[in-house]
Amino acid sequence: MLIESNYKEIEEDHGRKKSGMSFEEVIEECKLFYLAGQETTASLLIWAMVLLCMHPSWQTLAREEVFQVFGNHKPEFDDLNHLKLVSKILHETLRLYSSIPVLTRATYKETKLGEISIPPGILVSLPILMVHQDHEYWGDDAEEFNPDRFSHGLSKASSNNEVSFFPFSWGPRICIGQNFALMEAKLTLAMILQNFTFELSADYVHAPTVGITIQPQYGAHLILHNI
Ligand code: HEM
Repeated sequence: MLIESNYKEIEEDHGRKKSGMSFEEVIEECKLFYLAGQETTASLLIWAMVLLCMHPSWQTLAREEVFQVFGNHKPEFDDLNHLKLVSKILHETLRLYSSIPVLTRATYKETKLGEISIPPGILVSLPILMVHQDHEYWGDDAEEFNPDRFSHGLSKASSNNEVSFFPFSWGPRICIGQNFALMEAKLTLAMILQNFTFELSADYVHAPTVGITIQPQYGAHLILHNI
């Protein structure tokens, strides 16, 4: 698709050398898509499963919804938006275990941020995970797993409008794959819920560790039982 659209752009510009991407740029874009899309979605899925093990009543409710929507059939793309509860679980997982916990930006010119003036060349950290658990925005139960806080949509989940929830970043550089990622995660989680019940193994140690993504430091030891 990428190569096709690149060719089209070059053709439409009468083959001018400067339009479209070079072969090397296409390769770099493919690498970026792989890196940006794989670890992040895997992290979302693993924490969603760990949380559903820790909160088995939510696991049961999510499975009931999956069977209500798909029965024993393979989940179809068109019906994924009927999975309201599974969506809430994924959003709550992204709030508590935001795949990318911190973003960094560098100022290239003097920049005003509210009352603060920042000179060029300064690194600014956007602590996604901290904002996602700030009591001021999320209430006293900010650290607790409660998918119902997303019942009235993303913008109403917190007390200070939607910018307190930004697992996919915000603005012009917002994640280009966010809809794809949520669809992929919904489909995968639905298929897992349809086929297995799962629980934490006795040797699971809860130790989320922060690298580029949040990972379970000693692995996620889960026991799956066929349904
Ligand atoms: C749960 C899954 C995902 C999360 C939490 C996530 C999060 C993010 C975040 C926070 C950024 C902004 C990075 C920055 O501004 O420095 C980003 C950028 C990006 N993401 Fe995702 N992402 C996910 C899945 C995906 C998938 C599945 C793809 C591709 C299929 C993808 C492709 C990209 C690309 C290409 C960028 C760079 C966009 C740009 O710089 O303009 N992401 N993602």
